[in-house]
Amino acid sequence: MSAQDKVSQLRALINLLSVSSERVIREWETTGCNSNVPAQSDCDSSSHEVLDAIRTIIGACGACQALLQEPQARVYELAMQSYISRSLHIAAEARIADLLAEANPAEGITGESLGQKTGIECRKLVRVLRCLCSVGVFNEVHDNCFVNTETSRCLVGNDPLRSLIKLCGSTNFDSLQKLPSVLLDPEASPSYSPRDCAFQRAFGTTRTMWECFYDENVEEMGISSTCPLDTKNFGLAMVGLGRMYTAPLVHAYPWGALGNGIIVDVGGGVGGMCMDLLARFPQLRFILQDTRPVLDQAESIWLRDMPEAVHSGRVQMMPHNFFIEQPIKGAAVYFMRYVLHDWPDEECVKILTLLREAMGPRSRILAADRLIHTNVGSSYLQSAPPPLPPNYGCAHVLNNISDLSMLTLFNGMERTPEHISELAGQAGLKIVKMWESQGLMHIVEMRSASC
Ligand SMILES: C[S@@+](CC[C@H](N)C(=O)[O-])C[C@H]1O[C@@H](n2cnc3c(N)ncnc32)[C@H](O)[C@@H]1O
Repeated sequence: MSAQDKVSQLRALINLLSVSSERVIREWETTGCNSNVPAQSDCDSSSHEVLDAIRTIIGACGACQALLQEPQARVYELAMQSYISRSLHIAAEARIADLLAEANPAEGITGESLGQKTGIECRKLVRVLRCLCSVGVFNEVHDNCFVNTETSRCLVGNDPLRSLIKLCGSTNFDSLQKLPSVLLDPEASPSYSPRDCAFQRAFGTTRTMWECFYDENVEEMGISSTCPLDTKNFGLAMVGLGRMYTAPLVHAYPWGALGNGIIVDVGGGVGGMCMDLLARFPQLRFILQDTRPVLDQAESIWLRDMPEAVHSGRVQMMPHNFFIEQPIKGAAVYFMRYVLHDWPDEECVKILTLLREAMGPRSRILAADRLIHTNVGSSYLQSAPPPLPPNYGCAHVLNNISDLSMLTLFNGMERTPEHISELAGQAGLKIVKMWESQGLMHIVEMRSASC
């Protein structure tokens, strides 16, 4: 890039930063809101503008860094990012955020005290915490004295999020170690079998991650298994993952217009999404489908948190394998969140075809997943203002990371809108609309192509 091009690029980015920051500042001054996460009630068009300004700022900061940082140093820093995720994993295991919650914000807690409480040698722990301070997770207020920041405070008392970080640092990380050897192996590389990915190499199994997961539940009933997964942590981690994006999804679609229609939550896990929808739209009815062990867990959660929904029949649990005929015909909605991304194309077409066969003329499928927005852009998705690439640059990176996580664990993938549209066509469906949410997930609405 010529010096003149660099100058114009930097000026354009700074201008974007300035304009977008003013939009956020105006919002903060008006609402006094000090959080960047939309509350359930403020997901209106004004907060959409604010969230758009926020992703513009994040993208522009990333673009400034790429423009300004010496390229070799940048590449090296990127190659060493795993030290940051390992540090976060250590902090989550040691419950550092919970310990710092008790600190006087002006004084903090000393490394010695944290070392005593966690059993980690204090000077080593301080080095881990300083690494996290450099990315804004914690703050060192005096020499060797640490406090929480806005970022780490979200971990305080939040076991589902802690479990998610532990899952990223265990099953995901161990599997990821094997990804280079799988991709560079001429025999394994072309495979799209969910039994033939980095996960199996890491754990020496031929079973899919889901089969390992269920077998572990079976083990709890006294049957032996060699499952490498910490099932309890996994269940809680899924709750944490679900919570992060539920509010934007609840606001992304006109659920209220479904009246008292039936929503079948296919592969619905413990039903976190149904629970949030029911709290806001009490007239809706839900059938939660998943495997028996997951539904057992779901039932105890629902009986604890929303017993009346179970007793009144507003929510019913139905064990169902989504690779066989769908028993509920003609439901208003067949909903799937974080399901299609777990599977390669062939399996997705099978899941979608079985749903299409169960649909009535007014039924629709709503699939909520992260969508891959490339640097080239998509006619289905809003583009970022120039000079950012259409996908908002680094503001989109978590979706690409999630895509590689699906590749590692299942030979699954996050997909572009165009890719989903292609799969829908193969299953006899058509895309009606992509409902863009204010988070990183969106809802794809599909109907039978023959309607
Ligand atoms: C990533 S989780 C998503 C759970 C839930 N939809 C949510 O958003 O919280 C995928 C779910 O698919 C379920 N699942 C996997 N294979 C299945 C199958 N063959 N039939 C039904 N459910 C399955 C898993 O048990 C798990 O609960």
